[in-house]
Amino acid sequence: METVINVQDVVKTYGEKTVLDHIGFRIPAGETVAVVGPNGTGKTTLLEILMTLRKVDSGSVSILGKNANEQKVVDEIRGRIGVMLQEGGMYSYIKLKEALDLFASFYSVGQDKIGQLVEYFELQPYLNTKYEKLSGGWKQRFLLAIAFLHDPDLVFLDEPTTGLDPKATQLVWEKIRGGVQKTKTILLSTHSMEEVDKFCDRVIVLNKGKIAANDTPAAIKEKLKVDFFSDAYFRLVEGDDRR
Ligand SMILES: Nc1ncnc2c1ncn2[C@@H]1O[C@H](COP(=O)(O)OP(=O)(O)OP(=O)(O)O)[C@@H](O)[C@H]1O
Repeated sequence: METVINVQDVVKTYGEKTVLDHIGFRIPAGETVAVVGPNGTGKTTLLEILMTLRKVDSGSVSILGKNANEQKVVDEIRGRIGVMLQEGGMYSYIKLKEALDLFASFYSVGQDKIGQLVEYFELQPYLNTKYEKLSGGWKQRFLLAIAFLHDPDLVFLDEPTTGLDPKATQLVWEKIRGGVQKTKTILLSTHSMEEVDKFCDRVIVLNKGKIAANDTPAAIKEKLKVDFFSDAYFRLVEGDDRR
């Protein structure tokens, strides 16, 4: 199967602090992959490296078959990835329809594609609503729609369900895993081990700069002989000082 992300021997430091310490992994096309780990362990740093927003100190990063260390291919990679903005990253006063048109213009996306997304994400009743007036669940659903707007091959979601109630969480996951997204590769960070277990094909557990595990949640549970992924997680990050 095609490898969408290939990370080899990557090191990333901030001053004296080594955040990623010789890490490597591959992600095949079509998987939904969670990156988990204690606060401050480098999940966002790793995602930002893979989005081509940060450079590594050493090692190689290949995204969609392109070497992300080469500045000349960065724009090409960025055109094929989607990023879900954080809640505060959207203009408060913009109406949903205006925002969809604005982001569509950046990528030369037509009205037909906007129409498909509006239907899939069920945004129709809110098209004339200002972003700030939406509930947390609808904000997330809308930001998810924007991430998928230009039909990217690879989509990054940084904590897509943080702060949502169980029903809103379920709805966001239905949209992530359902219909139009089936063929895409999705990389997300989360603190919800329940969601990893329920919805993700693969999980990468980061701890103290290293990859503590990289497998399906079921395989990790089986190996550690536990019933719940949260128990596996605590075993894998045990000894962490919870900064
Ligand atoms: N630009 C920066 N300059 C210096 N240190 C940084 C910078 N960005 C992040 N760090 C540090 O690197 C470490 C990893 O941060 P990062 O945000 O990647 O962790 P995280 O796993 O995403 O955390 P959280 O779960 O809290 O979101 C932290 O100790 C953080 O303080």
